[in-house]
Amino acid sequence: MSTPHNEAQKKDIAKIVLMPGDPLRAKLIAETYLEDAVCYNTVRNMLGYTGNYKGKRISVQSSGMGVPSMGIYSMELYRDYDVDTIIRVGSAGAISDSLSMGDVVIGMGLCTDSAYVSQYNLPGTYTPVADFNLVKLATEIMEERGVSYQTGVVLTSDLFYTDEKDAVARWKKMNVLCVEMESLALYCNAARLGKRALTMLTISDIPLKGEAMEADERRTSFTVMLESALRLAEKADV
Ligand SMILES: O=P(O)(O)O[C@H]1O[C@H](CO)[C@@H](O)[C@H]1O
Ligand SMILES: O=c1cc[nH]c(=O)[nH]1
Repeated sequence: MSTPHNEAQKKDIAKIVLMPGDPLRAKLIAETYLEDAVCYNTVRNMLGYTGNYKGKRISVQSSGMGVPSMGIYSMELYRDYDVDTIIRVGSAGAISDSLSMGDVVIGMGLCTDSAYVSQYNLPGTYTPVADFNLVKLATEIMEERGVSYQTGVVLTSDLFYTDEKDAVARWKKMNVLCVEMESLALYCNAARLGKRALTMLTISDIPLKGEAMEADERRTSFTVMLESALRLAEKADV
């Protein structure tokens, strides 16, 4: 079997998957951390790899940018490849003043300006949340490693560039921590299919102050999140 977007066979993909937006981040994770890594997907350059991390079989699949792209790749992983758990490892723009560059955020719950949830035709609003056991394990790992992190509500936005200059500031009054562009589709697909998901993010920008991380600093800071996510994948009951 394969899909229009993924040429892997079912056996090629592990039950637990780390999911960065950037295909080159997937390549970097596979080449830096996985033993015997094999690239199973090159369709659209949306690279995917499977290998071993400390003896645990783990896949790394890029999602691309935005809700529609994450909607496709996570749906196919859960539904067609029998994946149980996806951990998104992404970058985000800080909204809360309490966050600094390089801080790690665990997305406990999500808010959004995306229409993705409307497909379910619900008689009210829906609250996408992370799997509780993954949140618990992730926070234990952060404490163990002495890493600075926050858990809370993350905004998944369809808009990286927008005419509405004060949009981010309006989410701030609800204590939203930061903004990224994919987790909503991931959490909704997990909920709809009875699967597990968690988002870990590294703050790479502070849009309200017009600040963006330098490339070198970005790489170093992502290491903390990536190594924590790999430890989480290693310890997760999958
Ligand atoms: O670094 P990734 O995982 O791509 O995440 C963030 O970066 C992209 C925008 O630059 C969006 O995909 C956003 O969610
Ligand atoms: O969606 C995103 C990701 C990183 N930084 C931002 O400002 N927004």
